[in-house]
Amino acid sequence: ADQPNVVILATGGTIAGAGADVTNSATYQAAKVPVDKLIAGIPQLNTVAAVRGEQVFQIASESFTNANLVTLAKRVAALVKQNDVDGVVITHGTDTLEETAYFLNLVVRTDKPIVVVGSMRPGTAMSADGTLNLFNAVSVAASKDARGKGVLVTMNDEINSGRDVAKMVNLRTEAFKSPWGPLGMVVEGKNYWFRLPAKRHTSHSEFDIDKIDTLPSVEIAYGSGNASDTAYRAFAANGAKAIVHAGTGNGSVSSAVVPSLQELRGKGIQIIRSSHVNAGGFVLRNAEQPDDKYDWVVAHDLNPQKARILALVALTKTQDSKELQRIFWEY
Ligand SMILES: NC(=O)C[C@H](N)C(=O)O
Repeated sequence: ADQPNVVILATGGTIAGAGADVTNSATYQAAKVPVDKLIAGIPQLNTVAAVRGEQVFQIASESFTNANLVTLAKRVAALVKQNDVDGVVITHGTDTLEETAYFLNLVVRTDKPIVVVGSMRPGTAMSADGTLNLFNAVSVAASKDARGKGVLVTMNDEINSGRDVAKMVNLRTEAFKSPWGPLGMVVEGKNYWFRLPAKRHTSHSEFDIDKIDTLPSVEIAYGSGNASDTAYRAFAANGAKAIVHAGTGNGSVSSAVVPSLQELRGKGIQIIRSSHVNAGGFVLRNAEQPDDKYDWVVAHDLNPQKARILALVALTKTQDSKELQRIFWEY
């Protein structure tokens, strides 16, 4: 009776996937198995928490929308306000798991553990990783020492910050890495911590999902050699409020693209310089481009997809580029 209560919110993904054969580790359908079946498959969850499940969505995470983010975050925020909920676990596809984890980290005001988890192999495969990942997630969500550390991600025995972690490798179970390293590990139901997040999150955030109902359109355009301005202009024409430049190197921008970005900024669209090189560096302001002069924002160490998430949230509060930049330094 004095067991912690953990609610598992299921959204789909490979952790709820099913393949035709046990040898299908990579060929399968995501988002097939309902949450009650996932829970019933791991009776040992009862040793760490009293668990119950809710099926919020049943989708592959590459199809997650802004509306899905808002719906999920509102449900998490409502649950953590309940006295009979000690922690929340979200099962999620791995493709956009890092985006949802960061979104929740920004907008859910709580100290209670929120843990996002997925798997690389479907439950039907040999050496499926979802069972242990989910057991670890519930065990972390049930523990008092996981409080106040922001949204967490448990994959491959590691505990990562939902802000930092990204899917950096596909096909392998060792898929998720933080450029700045994991916060700790979870082994046999016990947490071992090694560092703490340095950025604002959850209960220390100025954002609150209870006050957010819709999110603006923020798009990402990719930098490479021979780059053109077509995508940037098309996004702007279709109502993007901010464009994240997934730049080369230190967020550098091709001379064929720079004039268009200046023009779009003049029309009120925020230009956010990120990089598709993001394994432990960060985009330096006024280095590759004169951001002060152009009134652009740099994404700090956030990869383009995480920069999109922070821009979505920040733009619900401010349209000022200086404020936006402050937010990118702080979160
Ligand atoms: N491993 C996975 O979960 C991949 C899947 N495409 C998803 O994100 O839903």
